[in-house]
Amino acid sequence: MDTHPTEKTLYLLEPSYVPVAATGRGQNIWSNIKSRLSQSNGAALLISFLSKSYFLQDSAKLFLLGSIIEAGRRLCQWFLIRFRIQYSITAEFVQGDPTYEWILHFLNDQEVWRRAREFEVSTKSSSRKWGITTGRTSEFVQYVPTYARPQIFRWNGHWLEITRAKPETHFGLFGQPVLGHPPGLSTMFVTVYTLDMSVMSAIVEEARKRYVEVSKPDVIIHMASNHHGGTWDRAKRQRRRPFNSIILQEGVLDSLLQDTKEFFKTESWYTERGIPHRRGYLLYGPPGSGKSSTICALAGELGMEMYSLSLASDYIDDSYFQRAAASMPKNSIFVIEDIDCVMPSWNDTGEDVPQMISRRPWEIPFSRSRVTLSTLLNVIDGVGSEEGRLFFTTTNHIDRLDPALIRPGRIDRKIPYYLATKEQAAALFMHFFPLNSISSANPHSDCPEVGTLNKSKETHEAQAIQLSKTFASQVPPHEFSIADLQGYLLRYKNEPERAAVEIRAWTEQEREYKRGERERVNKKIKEKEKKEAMPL
Ligand SMILES: Nc1ncnc2c1ncn2[C@@H]1O[C@H](COP(=O)(O)OP(=O)(O)OP(=O)(O)O)[C@@H](O)[C@H]1O
Repeated sequence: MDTHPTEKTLYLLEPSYVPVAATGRGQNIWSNIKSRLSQSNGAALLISFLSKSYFLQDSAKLFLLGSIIEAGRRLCQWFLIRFRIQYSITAEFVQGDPTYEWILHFLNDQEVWRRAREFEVSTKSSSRKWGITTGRTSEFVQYVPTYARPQIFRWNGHWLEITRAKPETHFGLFGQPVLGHPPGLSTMFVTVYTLDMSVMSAIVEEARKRYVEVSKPDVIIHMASNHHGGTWDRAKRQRRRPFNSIILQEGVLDSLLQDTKEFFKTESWYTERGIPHRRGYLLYGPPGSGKSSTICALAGELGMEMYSLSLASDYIDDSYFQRAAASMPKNSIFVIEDIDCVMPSWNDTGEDVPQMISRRPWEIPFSRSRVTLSTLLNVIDGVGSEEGRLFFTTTNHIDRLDPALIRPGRIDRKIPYYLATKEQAAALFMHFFPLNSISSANPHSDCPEVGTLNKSKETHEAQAIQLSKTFASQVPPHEFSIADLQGYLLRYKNEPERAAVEIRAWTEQEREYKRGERERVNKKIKEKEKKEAMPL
């Protein structure tokens, strides 16, 4: 039986819409191939179909061309990557590390972001000082580039490429972004086209120097993040506070400054004797007496940055605390607030201690830290931490501290803070109203002391001293904090005379208010005790 299709069958199977007008060499080739391969039925049919379908032929050519182009592109990419690996150095800067801040500031200085096209707009005060400020709103806002497109610029004769990776976003089951889930950390990649590693270190050093220079008028306070466990990715700047604006008992501030300076000068002394180069201070006393302000002023005076966390924060646990302590750079001040919240671990005591505890019913309950005493002691003893560490701890309740915590070697100096004395009240007044403000202020006609002063035309200095004495004489010692008095004086910013006279009425009013508060708390405690005493 003849299995070859006849000429007639072939034409019958050919689609009628295929044009058959093509002639010449191409057609001859196709005819040859067709005649050779038309040994089998299927192949013959296919060849016949292809030879007539110019649409398929063009598609095949396009496919071939596309494949060649794609292969070329991939090859170029491959070569580019190999070139980059061979002839460039890339450094990664991760948010939360101080170097990330330095490099951001440096890039901002270089105006690298000028050509960026995608920005996040943020108010100036709420984020770090970088980003582009333009136009009329520059006072208030800045434009922070958000995208990952590389930026190229030249620095000291080298080409640098910057890529900023977006923080990782978390997606739900159906690909929707999860609201409320903390975003990841931003990362910055800096690539330098050179084989010389010293160029990269020169960039980082330059970035650090510029950052330190620009930060001079401020104190930078890094705070532990409640999003990224154990990282310091939140920072705020505070204007440097004049050291003499802190009003303490005579000699306290000077000796503290002396002590800290001495500590940094004597690193080799510590090393030679095998003593860890670390110094710890405990500032204790009532709220608003100036503990945090002292540390801040000291940081400004020493030109150091602060890393501050409160052990009362519910997101700080043992591992968080250890990581945060370990990731702090050398020559910075570590501030651990509210150490009285730390208790021996549950296992150590074997007790079931609730989150809010109170030893006696009349004591205000305080929260228990998630950091255990043993971890705190380990961190203070320097486990996983840098040498050259100056740390400050603060508490309002020294009586609640474990003796192990404040033994010498862990806490080297304990500095008490008190409610305001008369001398402090007078000094605060003088600080609030310097001499020129007294001379330019309007005399208050209802004030006999002031009236006398103005009539007798005493010197401004004597006038100021007299007013401060009047003020201090009306402040009962050890009853109000400096923060309380500061709050009062703020009401009379331009009226020193009134401030000096009306303090008496204010103290009465405050006493009355505090008495009322105490009574309210006592009543609540009694009600609670009564309820507890009632049979169920
Ligand atoms: N001794 C002081 N000298 C100057 N200012 C002070 C002093 N004490 C308090 N202040 C002022 O009172 C405010 C609160 O002070 P600060 O935060 O330092 O108190 P604190 O003792 O750390 O309080 P807390 O124990 O509640 O943290 C600050 O604005 C500060 O300017």
